Amino acid sequence: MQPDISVRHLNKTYGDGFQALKDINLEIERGEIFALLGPNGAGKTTLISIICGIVNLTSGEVKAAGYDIVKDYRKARETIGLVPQELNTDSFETVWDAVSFSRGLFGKAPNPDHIEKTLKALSLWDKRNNRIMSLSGGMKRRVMIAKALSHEPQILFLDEPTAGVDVELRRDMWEMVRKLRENGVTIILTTHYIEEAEEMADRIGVIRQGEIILVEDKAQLMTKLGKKELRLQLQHKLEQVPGELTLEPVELANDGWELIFTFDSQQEQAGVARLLRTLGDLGIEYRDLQTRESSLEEIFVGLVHE
Ligand SMILES: Nc1ncnc2c1ncn2[C@@H]1O[C@H](COP(=O)(O)OP(=O)(O)OP(=O)(O)O)[C@@H](O)[C@H]1O
Repeated sequence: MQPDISVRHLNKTYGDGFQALKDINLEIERGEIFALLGPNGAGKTTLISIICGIVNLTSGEVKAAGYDIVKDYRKARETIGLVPQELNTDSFETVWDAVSFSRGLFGKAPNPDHIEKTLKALSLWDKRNNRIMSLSGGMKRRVMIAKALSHEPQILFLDEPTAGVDVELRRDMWEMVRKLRENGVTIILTTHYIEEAEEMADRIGVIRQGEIILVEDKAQLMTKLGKKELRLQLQHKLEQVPGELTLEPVELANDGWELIFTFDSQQEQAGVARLLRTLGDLGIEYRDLQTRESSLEEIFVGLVHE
């Protein structure tokens, strides 16, 4: 099956000569949740805006649901729903009218059943006759999503979907995104909340200074780049790491009362067994031990600051 999004050798240089994207290559499959991560100014919004036809590309080729976004602009655009970062909804219109109007913009025939279903899924049904300007920030964000879904897009872009929303709404939105995916919608999100990517994404792409530096299955990324840590609380304080352990990735902490062993998640557990055996041989006893895995956040910070 062809990918839902295909980006080949994409470059973008803005009018002032700034090169925001450098030879981007990316394929996103139907029905996946893809999280695009990167520090401020990395080029996330530029990339999304190009795929959505809001910003012109300089060179390269982009297809959405098989349609070239330049040669077949209208068809490509019809397959995409975009929830932008900014809430531009200060509107006298009612929720119902705004969402129905958005559908009309894509030349689709009215479909009150679809609008009703969308508003209900986003808990906006009770507010359908309210003016948008009278809604809370979180509700306005839901309206933005309803508008983006009004024309039944195959692909949904969420640019910082949960910026500034409370924990409850964030959870609701995650739930909703999962349901959309179950219905076969392809979802691309950018986020500064790494926790969000960790929770939701099937695959993760990291962009830094206009270049994609990594695209990886989330679970594999966590194993490949993640570190595990074993902490042992000792019965007796150590003055220094015993000579037998100096070649191991071991350090003392907590004034000699704690031994920390760090190892790659993908390494088999042999290192831990060896360490514990050596401790036994040396008569070093411990009261307690814990293991911990690095979070996606730690991996991400390591990647973008390399
Ligand atoms: N219209 C423009 N003209 C010139 N440079 C621009 C323009 N729009 C964006 N840029 C520059 O391109 C780079 C990428 O910006 P972009 O908004 O795509 O980043 P981002 O990854 O979305 O950042 P953020 O996380 O802050 O939203 C930045 O250095 C930005 O200053």
